[in-house]
Amino acid sequence: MNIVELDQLRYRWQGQSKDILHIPELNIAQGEHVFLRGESGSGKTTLLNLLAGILTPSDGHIRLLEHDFHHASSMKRDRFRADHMGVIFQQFNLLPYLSATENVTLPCHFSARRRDKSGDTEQSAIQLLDHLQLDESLRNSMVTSLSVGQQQRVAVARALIGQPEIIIADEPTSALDTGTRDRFIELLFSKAEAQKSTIIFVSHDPHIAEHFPRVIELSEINKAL
Ligand SMILES: Nc1ncnc2c1ncn2[C@@H]1O[C@H](COP(=O)(O)OP(=O)(O)OP(=O)(O)O)[C@@H](O)[C@H]1O
Repeated sequence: MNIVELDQLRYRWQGQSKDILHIPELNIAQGEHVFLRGESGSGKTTLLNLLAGILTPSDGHIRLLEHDFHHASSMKRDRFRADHMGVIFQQFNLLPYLSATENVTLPCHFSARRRDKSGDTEQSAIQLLDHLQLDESLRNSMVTSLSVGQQQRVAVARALIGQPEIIIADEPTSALDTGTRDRFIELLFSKAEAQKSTIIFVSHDPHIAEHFPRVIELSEINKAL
């Protein structure tokens, strides 16, 4: 099954005279690990935001899990994202006044589906943080007291909880040293494989691309430029 299908997708920022994206076709199958590469300013984050339903296409279709979002309301898109997507942004977007574990369980408060799939949400959060090698003593720490690498593990555990079908990651490794970065990718892959999640990963780092079975060059699929 295709998890993502784009058909004649176009996106133009308001006030601009031309499209930043025109992707005639793109299919991503369930369980694929895809690395999206492209020059700075080429539209990678814009594409991720379209996939996440944060932006809506100027034209064309986005189908996710065989749902068409052509006329979907922002509420429906938000609901879909909460139920089916784990998103890791560059700045992690963790809530500073919550502990590591509380940040991880957050998606389960917004999605009954993910709550049901995770079972005991706190146990599930602890298990994920353990697998991502966050020291036990840090589970109840406020995320502001964690290092960038530790915050990143929290962000990844939060994206994975409740087994969402799609994981979207935008430059999540930019603040990491090489060893931590490679371990991070291994952990992300092994967890995503265990729960059959599809990964769509954006980075500038060419070393990370080597870990991915499928690399998409945005300039090759984007006919807008
Ligand atoms: N909110 C916005 N309003 C108008 N134009 C925008 C907005 N956000 C991004 N753009 C423009 O869209 C283009 C693509 O930006 P985008 O952030 O998607 O690129 P990117 O490939 O992710 O870049 P980078 O690798 O530097 O993060 C850029 O020319 C940018 O100026």
